[in-house]
Amino acid sequence: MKTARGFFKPLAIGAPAPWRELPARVERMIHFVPPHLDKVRAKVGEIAPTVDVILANLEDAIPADAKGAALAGTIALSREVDFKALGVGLWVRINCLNSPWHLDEVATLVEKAGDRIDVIMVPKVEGPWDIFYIDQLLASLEAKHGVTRPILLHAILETAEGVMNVEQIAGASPRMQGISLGPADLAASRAMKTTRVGGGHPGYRVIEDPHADGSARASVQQDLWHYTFAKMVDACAAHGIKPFYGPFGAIDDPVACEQQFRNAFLMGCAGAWSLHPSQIAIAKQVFSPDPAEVAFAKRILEAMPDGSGVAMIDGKMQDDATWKQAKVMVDCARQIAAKDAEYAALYGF
Ligand SMILES: CC(C)(COP(=O)(O)OP(=O)(O)OC[C@H]1O[C@@H](n2cnc3c(N)ncnc32)[C@H](O)[C@@H]1OP(=O)(O)O)[C@@H](O)C(=O)NCCC(=O)NCCSC(=O)C[C@](C)(O)C(=O)O
Ligand SMILES: [Mg+2]
Repeated sequence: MKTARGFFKPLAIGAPAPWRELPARVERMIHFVPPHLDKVRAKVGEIAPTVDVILANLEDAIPADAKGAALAGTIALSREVDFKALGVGLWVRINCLNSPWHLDEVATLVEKAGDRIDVIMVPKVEGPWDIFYIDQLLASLEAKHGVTRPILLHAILETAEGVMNVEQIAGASPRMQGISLGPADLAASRAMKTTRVGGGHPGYRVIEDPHADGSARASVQQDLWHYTFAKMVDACAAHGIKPFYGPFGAIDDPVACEQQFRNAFLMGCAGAWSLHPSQIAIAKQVFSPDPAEVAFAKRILEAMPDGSGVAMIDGKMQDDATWKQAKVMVDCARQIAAKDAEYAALYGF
């Protein structure tokens, strides 16, 4: 691995200096848009003010014969909407690094939209070597085209090997902004027997012992993704980048979508993907801390101004550790309030 000083060295002469701290951005939902569909792309101007990030998707869900149109649509989109003025992130998901498309995509995106694209999402990342490659490629292209700040990288965690290497992926470059759990490819990669895109499965349960009277035995559905979330969140938190939940494919089940997003939120994730307009509000509500929780967290901070000691609040013990938990909650709420007037009012900032 690189030396401490070498980690932040620009990888190409003339490339912008790498980020030392990630830009502080609210990213509760990453809204996926198929940029080759003019009809959908034409709506982005009205959708953008309602989301934190718009992602132009070039990979899965874009037909092989529409990859060129999706790339052209992405460049057009980057010019049609002033995402910076709206305070909305513009991300692009490129095709995977062994695909015939990614090289032209990265070269075109940096040349034609380098200063307008905030994050490039890389699918099927298997290990740090994938990040080293794209990091070097981007630095050379940014130097060539005079891009003024580094484009960040976001990895999708969607293969068994990627999960095995997630800690090294998270720490592979100062460009790393975050990692998303990709449940569909990951299920296929692990040979899990489910065709669902995220969420639980009625067959994944634990069951009571047999009853002497032969009565029915209670069983409870378990979370298929808990281990993966925990591994991803630890890797991201340790390296100061952000963990996300990816897609929830049951568009027709907003209740299960909310539950999957809430599991991710409670486990430490910063946001999730919205595949459909109906999922935007779900992600916004779930990944904005509950105003009652924020109010309680404020009471903890007030009870221990210097963050040390012990206090009882409504019968619950508070100490240095819960002060830190409360600070996480209040800092997140403050960041959201700065961007979202509705939540600024709800949080009382
Ligand atoms: C699912 C689909 C086909 C249903 O699209 P639809 O048109 O059939 O749905 P609808 O309910 O009829 O649409 C209602 C209205 O919303 C519009 N609309 C619909 N979707 C969007 C959107 N995203 N953004 C903006 N507008 C949208 C749509 O055009 C329509 O407009 P209209 O009323 O004027 O006719 C559509 O929502 C879509 O294409 N969503 C994106 C799917 C996608 O990007 N999938 C890939 C990410 S998941 C993945 O890759 C896995 C992963 C990580 O790799 C791994 O786990 O392995
Ligand atoms: Mg995938």
